[in-house]
Amino acid sequence: MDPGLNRHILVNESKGLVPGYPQSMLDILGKCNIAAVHGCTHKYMRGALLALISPTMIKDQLLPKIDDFMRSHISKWDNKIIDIKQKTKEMAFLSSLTQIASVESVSVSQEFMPEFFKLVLGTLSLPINFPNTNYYLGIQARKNIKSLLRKLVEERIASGRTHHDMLDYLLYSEKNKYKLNDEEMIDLIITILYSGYETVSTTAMMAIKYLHDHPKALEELRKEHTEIRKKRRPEDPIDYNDYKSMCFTHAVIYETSRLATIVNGILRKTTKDMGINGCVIPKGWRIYVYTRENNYDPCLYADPYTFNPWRWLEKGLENSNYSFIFGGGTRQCPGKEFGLAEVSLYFFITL
Ligand code: HEM
Repeated sequence: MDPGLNRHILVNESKGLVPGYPQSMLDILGKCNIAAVHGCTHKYMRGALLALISPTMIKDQLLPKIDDFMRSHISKWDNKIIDIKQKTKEMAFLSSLTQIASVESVSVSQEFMPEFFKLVLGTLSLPINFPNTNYYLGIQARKNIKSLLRKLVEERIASGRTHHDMLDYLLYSEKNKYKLNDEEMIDLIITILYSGYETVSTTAMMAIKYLHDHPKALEELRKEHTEIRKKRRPEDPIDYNDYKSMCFTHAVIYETSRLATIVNGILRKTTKDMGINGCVIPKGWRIYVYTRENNYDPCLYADPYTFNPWRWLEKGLENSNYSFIFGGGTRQCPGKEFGLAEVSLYFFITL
């Protein structure tokens, strides 16, 4: 729980502290998924992912598409009583799927979504491969998702048409220096869908609760959005400078991630006997970096149990070495900017 020790563990992968996620997760997410690979392979797969969701891509390509998706998706919630948990889950999944395969996302989503939900459940199950266990269903779901993705890729290639989405970028772009084989590409797509699913949906859901409970914060957020709306017609897509000016919106997302502890902790595994703070951690042991505790540390966050987005407007907190909301070290979340953009636009359209 100690922030200094936690940081030490997160920044020392090269000294033998590698990801230690459960077997079920590795089996279901695939052997090329980022959490399963180390060293140069990790660097390469991370580079390939960042090439798709880097801040430059967000600025040049993704932002208008996320905006467009949120508008059309959230308009379906109008005048209805909705289950916010279920709806934010669908939103997070479909938002990523639309960025991956823009045109096909509508036709494949009905088949894809139930399989994806089974895959997610399977990753957090005991690895017992017996019919009807969550693990078994998760493995089956992975197989089904793989064939759906293969079919999608084949049809995309056969159609000869170009679309400005992640799939085209992976398949054809000359600008993309990362060339992936079929298996790597499928595992990367699954990684994008998986990593941005619980994180983005829970943040989007919990923020609604906190904003409901804190009208001053909601008012401030709306004020920020009204200023942006004044400069444009309702149908105009948001531009990058406006998006970057949403400081309070970003602060609400950070504060929600902290207070709701969207990610409880981070798992590492020792590859050799290691001395840490005077103790020997034997080779192969798991270390649970319990970042939840750090989120409520009064030395880092004054009055830690209060929802106070304004604290994030102070310089430096976001980049503090001891803020682990998006992890730390070489595995710090590569989807941070993408996730922030999705949740910010969800607020902009919904609130
Ligand atoms: C918005 C809320 C999000 C939060 C709070 C969050 C949090 C985190 C944390 C704590 C880690 C560190 C895990 C570790 O060190 O083992 C991580 C890693 C990761 N995140 Fe996120 N994440 C978010 C959104 C996203 C999104 C939208 C994506 C989409 C691609 C994503 C992709 C990843 C990937 C691929 C890794 C593994 C990186 C690696 O091993 O190099 N995340 N995230």
